[in-house]
Amino acid sequence: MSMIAAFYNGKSILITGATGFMGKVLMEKLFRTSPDLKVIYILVRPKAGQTTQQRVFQILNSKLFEKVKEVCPNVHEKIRAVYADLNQNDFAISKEDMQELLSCTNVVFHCAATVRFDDHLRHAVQLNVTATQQLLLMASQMPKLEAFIHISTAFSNCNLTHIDEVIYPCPVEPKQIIDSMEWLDDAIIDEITPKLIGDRPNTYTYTKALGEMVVHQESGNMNIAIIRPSIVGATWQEPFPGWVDNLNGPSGLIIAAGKGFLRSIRATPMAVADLIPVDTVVNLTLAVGWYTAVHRPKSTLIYHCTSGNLNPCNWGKMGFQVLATFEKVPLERAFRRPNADFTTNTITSQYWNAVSHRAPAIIYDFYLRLTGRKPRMTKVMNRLLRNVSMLEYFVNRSWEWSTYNTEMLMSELSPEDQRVFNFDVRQLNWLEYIENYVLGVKKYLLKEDMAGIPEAKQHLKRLRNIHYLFNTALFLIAWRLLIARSQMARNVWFFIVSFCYKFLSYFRASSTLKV
Ligand SMILES: CCCCCCCCCCCCCCCCCCCCCC(=O)SCCNC(=O)CCNC(=O)[C@H](O)C(C)(C)COP(=O)(O)OP(=O)(O)OC[C@H]1O[C@@H](n2cnc3c(N)ncnc32)[C@H](O)[C@@H]1OP(=O)(O)O
Ligand SMILES: NC(=O)C1=CN([C@@H]2O[C@H](COP(=O)(O)OP(=O)(O)OC[C@H]3O[C@@H](n4cnc5c(N)ncnc54)[C@H](OP(=O)(O)O)[C@@H]3O)[C@@H](O)[C@H]2O)C=CC1
Repeated sequence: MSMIAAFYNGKSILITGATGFMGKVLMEKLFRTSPDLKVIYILVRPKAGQTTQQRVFQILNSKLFEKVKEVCPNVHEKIRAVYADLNQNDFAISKEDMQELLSCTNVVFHCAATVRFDDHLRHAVQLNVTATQQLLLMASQMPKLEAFIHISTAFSNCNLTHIDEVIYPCPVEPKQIIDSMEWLDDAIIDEITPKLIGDRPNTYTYTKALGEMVVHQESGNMNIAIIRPSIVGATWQEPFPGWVDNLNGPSGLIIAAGKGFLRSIRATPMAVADLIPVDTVVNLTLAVGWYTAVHRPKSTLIYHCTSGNLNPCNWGKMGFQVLATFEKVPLERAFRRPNADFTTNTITSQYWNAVSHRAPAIIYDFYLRLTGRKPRMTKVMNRLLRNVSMLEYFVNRSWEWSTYNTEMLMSELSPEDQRVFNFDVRQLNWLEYIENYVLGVKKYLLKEDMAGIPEAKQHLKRLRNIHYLFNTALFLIAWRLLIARSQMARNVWFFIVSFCYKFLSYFRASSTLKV
């Protein structure tokens, strides 16, 4: 039997961020491989009109958990949703719940975070730094704690090009930042944010780096490990390929490309696309939890969960495969035919933004107005282009992450564990993975029916015809305007017309002779 799976049986596990993308896959795998675990406590807040219980019910009844229900039919009894808001003092957890968490928890997985790149520094610090500090304080009062696993990001030090599995200190201590957020007003925070984040692109990467420092400083005598995944994508194999349920990372752009909204991007085709499937991250996380608890390394180990140095893929290859998949399996009701132009030049990129993105949106809004409907495409397009510009930093650079600890861990696993908790990204076939990713986006994220593919293909044919018709009309109008104004254009026009006339006359004459 798998040693890792056996380790989690009988354990009480606390997960933050369990309602998120990674948290759900982590829970699913735990229940599936260790159905005899004692309980999983999850810290959940009510959201979008749903109570914490309703949210858990929805997760357990989703497609992702179908296999779990076969292996662990009493999964509902083994999950304990604890009302908590990580933005509040003591997470607003009730005294009784807190008592239970402190006295029972064996392993903590800290996944919760704000992953928005444009979050206000105050909010990003609260969630990614202060909440981490508070959770560590809680963990230090857990007598049965065996391991605390913190999920960070491989991009916490994206200001460097070569990144080792070590903590890189930030110039200002996290404690000072936490304190200053309490008394500085928003206007001053806005002013100092660019100075604080320095050469990092956003508040997300900066606060995740601060979060790592906090973990390092507050680790005390706990067994702690940090995992740094790169760009987390849809599942590779488990529980089934291509599962994804949010728009973060490439998923949003894949939809924008498939729907024909986004046809060109400022990206370096040869830059490494350091994607990592979410099930690979989860397998590594569970293996690290086991290793940290059982082998108790002397210091906090950091594990890079990246693909670039072991099995690199680049953005060009990814874009090509995304388009190839959309040829076979298009999305429904596309705005335009999908296309993927990568350009590294800012001026070219602005040109394509104007011609290929903004102009069609304006024309479509004009059409909506004419037909008595509310124009909306320009607004959608502006928002999309703003969002894309925030991701550009990551698609125009390559990073090198060392993976000594991750490789060491792989060699420590038994063959059975290497199979059940596979995080060897060298076995990943990118073309197959990307194809499944695109299909997953269509099925699980957009909830489109595969039966609609013929209609979607028909729709793309209509769009192609409209495109040809539109281009021909545009050319004729431009030409007509030109010959009305320029003698040279008129001469060229007469030359072409008389040439065509002579050509046709010659053919008519020769066919008459043959008869
Ligand atoms: C020619 C083209 C060809 C293409 C070809 C094919 C592709 C190949 C190329 C691929 C290149 C890939 C590059 C990836 C680089 C990633 C690097 C990551 C590195 C770091 C990794 C990490 O370590 S970090 C985790 C990742 N972190 C994010 O990746 C957050 C980003 N993102 C935000 O920072 C905010 O998103 C941002 C953007 C501010 C917008 O902000 P925004 O305000 O404009 O828009 P919102 O997000 O609020 O939402 C707008 C509407 O989407 C709804 N919605 C929002 N999120 C939702 C969710 N999760 N699930 C369901 N629905 C969601 C929402 O409900 C709104 O709906 P409604 O309008 O109806 O209310
Ligand atoms: N996705 C990616 O590409 C990458 C992610 N990571 C890291 O992995 C971890 C998980 O990311 P991912 O699953 O993608 O992120 P998601 O945004 O999908 O999930 C974030 C989780 O945090 C919870 N959360 C946020 N704010 C609060 C709050 N105030 N109180 C309680 N819970 C809260 C969310 O709960 P709710 O559902 O209520 O909003 C959600 O469960 C993060 O630490 C992230 O930094 C690292 C590298 C890449």
